[in-house]
Amino acid sequence: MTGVRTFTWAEIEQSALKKKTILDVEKGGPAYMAIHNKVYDIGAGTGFFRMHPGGAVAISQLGKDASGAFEVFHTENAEAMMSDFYVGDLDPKEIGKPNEFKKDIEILRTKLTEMGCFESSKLYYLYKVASTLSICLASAYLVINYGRTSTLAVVAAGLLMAVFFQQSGWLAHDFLHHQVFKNRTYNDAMGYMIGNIWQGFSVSWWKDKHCVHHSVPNVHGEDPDINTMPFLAWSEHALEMFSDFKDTDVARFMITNQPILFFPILGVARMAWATSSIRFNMGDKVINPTQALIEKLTLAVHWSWYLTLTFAFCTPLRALLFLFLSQCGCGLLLAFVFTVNHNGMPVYSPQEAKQFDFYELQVVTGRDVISTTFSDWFTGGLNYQIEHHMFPTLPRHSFAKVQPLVEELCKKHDVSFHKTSLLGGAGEILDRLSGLAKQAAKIRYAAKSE
Ligand code: HEM
Repeated sequence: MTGVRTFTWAEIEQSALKKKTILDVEKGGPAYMAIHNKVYDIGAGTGFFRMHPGGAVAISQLGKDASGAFEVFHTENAEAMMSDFYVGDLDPKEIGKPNEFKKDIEILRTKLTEMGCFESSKLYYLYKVASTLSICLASAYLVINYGRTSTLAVVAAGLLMAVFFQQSGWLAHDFLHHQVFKNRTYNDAMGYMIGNIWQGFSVSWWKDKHCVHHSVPNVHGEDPDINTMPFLAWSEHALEMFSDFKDTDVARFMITNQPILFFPILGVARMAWATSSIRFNMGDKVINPTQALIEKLTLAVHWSWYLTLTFAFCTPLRALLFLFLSQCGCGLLLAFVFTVNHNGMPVYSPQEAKQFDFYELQVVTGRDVISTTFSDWFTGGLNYQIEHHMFPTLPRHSFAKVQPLVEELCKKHDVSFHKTSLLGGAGEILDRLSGLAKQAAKIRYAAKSE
């Protein structure tokens, strides 16, 4: 074909250098990625980020083959818009052999569509919304009626509120991955109600962080979910910066004691995320002005109902007890599930991650937790973490049908598929933390040893 420019991987990779934020990309010339052997420029002057509903997450795929990430997040609607950013083809000499595992996953996707697995049961989600809300109402009932008279009732109310926040998190997650409605606006609207108003976590903040995690799970320096230094180290890569810490640095204390500090750290996670949600919306990260206003209003509604309930109906000490139990309890319940999903599994540098196709990376970095009535409910279906990463828009109630098919494909292609119990997962996490803590204790402050 004449007139079509061809690109080498070196050119594509080169265009991505030093582009970590929208600002870097918009002032830094072309920024390429390849999707199905075609090359797209989302760099300066293309206006990509003004139109992209997925926001900045596409930056995680710059300089790479973004085919897998594109497949899991998009509909035909997005394909129609791709021509606006198309600039040429991948040089035929640089096109590698098709990945057989990926090909089988694409066949599986078609099969699942035919089986109706992507069709959500509205009745199931109605039940989940109603049952989750009833936990909040039970908590509010106890606070309103016994907040001034019974400490035991306040303890029960605080724990119920923690569970309500956790379960709201899973439900908002389902809507915001567009598992429930075909119309994306309905999903987003439910996301604002459950995520912002019920739970106090911002939709835009969450999408920004969570979709990047999906694109580059357990890739050191790229996946925000393992960027927990200087509080917890999940890999030898994270320890690389350890020789910079002095004996007196808090970070040295935290990492060398991380197996003991792990659960207390989880306890503060909800407060950290709620604060990040507010800070994210104070800046200029949400480009669309209507969305920015909705974010602020809905977060304000959350804090208004929650603080009114706490302080209008409880004695001051019981109010503090309620706050403590609901905030720290939720932190533990939410963050424990997040850690079981991926932590203690292999972590790769960006260079090492290149050995894997997008779908392989999702499998080898994820951990499934064996399904029981309790684990399905407690983790909000995220115990099927591997299947969720392969097909983020798959409704929660389809996972049990899909898991054996994914497991079989992994076996066929010799891709390591890991499944264990909740306790087994916790044990693996603590093993990893304590192994790294021991390594950290041996690393000496570089300046001291000179
Ligand atoms: C030329 C390339 C791209 C175009 C034209 C494009 C366009 C779109 C469009 C139109 C949507 C709305 C949903 C839909 O209609 O399917 C969307 C959503 C999304 N895109 Fe992209 N996209 C591109 C590349 C990427 C890449 C490389 C990523 C990296 C992970 C990405 C991540 C997302 C995410 C996470 C969403 C979902 C956001 C949400 O619904 O909340 N996109 N994109």
